[in-house]
Amino acid sequence: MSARPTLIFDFDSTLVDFETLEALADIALADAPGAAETRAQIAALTDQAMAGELEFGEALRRRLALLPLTRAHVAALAHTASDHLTASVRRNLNFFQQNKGKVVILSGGFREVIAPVAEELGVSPDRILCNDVVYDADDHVIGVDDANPLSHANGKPAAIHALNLSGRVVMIGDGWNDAEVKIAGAADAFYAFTEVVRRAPVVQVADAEAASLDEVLHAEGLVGRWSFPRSRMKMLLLENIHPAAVERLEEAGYSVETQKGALDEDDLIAAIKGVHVLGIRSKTTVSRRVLEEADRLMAVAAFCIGTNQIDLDAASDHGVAVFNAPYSNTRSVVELAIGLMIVLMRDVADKSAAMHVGKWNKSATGSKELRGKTLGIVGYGAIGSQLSVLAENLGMRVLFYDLSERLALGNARRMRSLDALLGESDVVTLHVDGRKDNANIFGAAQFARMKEGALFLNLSRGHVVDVGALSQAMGSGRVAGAAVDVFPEEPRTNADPFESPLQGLPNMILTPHIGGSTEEAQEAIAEFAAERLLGYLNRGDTTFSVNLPNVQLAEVSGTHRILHIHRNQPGVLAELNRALASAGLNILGQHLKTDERTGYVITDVDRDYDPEALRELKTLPGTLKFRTLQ
Ligand SMILES: NC(=O)C1=CN([C@@H]2O[C@H](COP(=O)(O)OP(=O)(O)OC[C@H]3O[C@@H](n4cnc5c(N)ncnc54)[C@H](O)[C@@H]3O)[C@@H](O)[C@H]2O)C=CC1
Ligand SMILES: O=C(O)C(=O)COP(=O)(O)O
Repeated sequence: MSARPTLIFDFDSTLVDFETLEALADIALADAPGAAETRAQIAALTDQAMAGELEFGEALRRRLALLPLTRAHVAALAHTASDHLTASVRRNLNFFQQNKGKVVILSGGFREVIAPVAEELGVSPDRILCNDVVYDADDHVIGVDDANPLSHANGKPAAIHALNLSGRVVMIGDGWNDAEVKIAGAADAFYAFTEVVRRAPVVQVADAEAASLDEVLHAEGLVGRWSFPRSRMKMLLLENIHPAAVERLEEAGYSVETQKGALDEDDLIAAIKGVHVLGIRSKTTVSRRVLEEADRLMAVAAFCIGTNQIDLDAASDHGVAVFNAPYSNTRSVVELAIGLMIVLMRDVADKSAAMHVGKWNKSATGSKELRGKTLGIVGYGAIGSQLSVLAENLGMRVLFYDLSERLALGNARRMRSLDALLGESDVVTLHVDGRKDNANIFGAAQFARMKEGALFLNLSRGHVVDVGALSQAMGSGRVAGAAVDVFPEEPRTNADPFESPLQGLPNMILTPHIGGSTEEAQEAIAEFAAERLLGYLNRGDTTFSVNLPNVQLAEVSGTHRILHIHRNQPGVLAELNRALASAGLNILGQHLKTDERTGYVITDVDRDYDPEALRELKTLPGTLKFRTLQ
């Protein structure tokens, strides 16, 4: 393998997310009169210097003259400096630890502030080239050591030349004085680092722009040429996903785009090009066609419970991992169901609507308590079973029907058939999943088997119920009231119109698919689904994936991880291991898990190999996806 380059890092706005003199101004001026003005003057001088409009030494002296700085102020900034590592630097602490001898910090900033950060990164003091603050007898800052070239124009190239480095030298920084290192011939390449601040003139003269350290490491082949830099991984989140997800994913270094509404198939096909991760909720259909057209897609996250909107088989066939948040909005649906039952029992919705048009209708006729009534729960999964517990606590008797064997909670009674449940229930509520086979499982025949005057709720999926039959059952009085939260056709955005045969019926409560729409649930979903995505992207962990074999994995540390998703067909593992052996790889650990459709092999190998040798893995018969992690 070729020799590793020496990486020279600027400090301010590169290794850390602050500019030293601005941060010192904040500390020293605090709320002093005129502080804002002085801060602005300092920031303007920093910008002028960093854009190459003002000579660096001059800018430093002018900024120091504006500030009444003391040793205590400098110490205060030094104390917190390492809490301010740039996000991509923090993500790559391992890189610094493993490449100590190949890193230099080069800065016009102050040694006392840089030293603790260098220590955190494992960079030794002799590899810090920077200014030394000079104090007077009373500990006031009076300037910087004038004999140091870094306190003058073109100080950075001079300091690097003096090191007499051999091999490739790479400069990384945000400012004009960093660009000068390459311009003056002291570095072979200059990356304009734009994670904290982007200065157009600096970017213009750079060999490349790097929005994160990952990009530099990737471009320089330092973390394996095949580990894609996170900031170039595009995530598209549709349907108004909670900002907590965006924050978490961006903090982890990924680029995230959001859109408020859902997209139809054609628009999604157009939008999905170049997207590595798609985030959706219940309204976006991810069809086989969409998955076929996706050129970069690695994962889809349903930021909800249901995954019936995603063609899971097609996702597996393309090696795309699908995740959801199976428990984060369970309680929200249950609470809404309880509330709706009470409101239906008392005809509250119609009575309230009447009052809004001036009608006072005080009457007990037909109004009932929940206590003592029989609740029939169809689908006794996470939602159905939690509803069972709360309903019993309200004094209801609970029956349930489920296709699978489920543990009956409390005194709930399992019914052998749906018909048996319908014949005994005062309230019937649907909590089945949205699988295709469940289309219209509730139609005229089922409504006919319900008790006369019973209530009906659907908070599961719209296509499960024949809404025409429900409307008729309401008309005939068989069903005395109903609450429906989900519909066969739902508008894609809040701006689109809604139409249904259920509109205008008495004691019919219609809600716009808000069962899981609480602030608590949306935030919890965002956090849960984002963590699943990060676990998959960063470690290859498929825990909670709804379509790939679940493998729980620890962080990659000191090894390279090779992830191979393939069609479950005989001989793939043998072929894979043959290819790894012929690439001369030392296998440190290996997991294989399969389901009837797909196989997932994770192989941790020694870092010392030629990545080119892995090309063959991409072409092994049955390969669906292949990637490496370092
Ligand atoms: N209205 C809303 O905003 C929300 C709606 N949902 C819907 O609720 C559904 C259920 O959620 P969970 O309880 O978390 O899912 P789950 O998967 O834990 O439970 C579903 C249960 O239904 C059973 N089932 C499926 N088909 C059946 C059938 N035909 N007859 C009897 N039992 C059947 C399954 O065996 C399973 O026990 C989700 O799949 C989703 O479609 C979920 C969250 C929010
Ligand atoms: O969690 C589910 O399955 C839901 O139905 C909630 O869907 P939503 O995220 O509100 O589009």
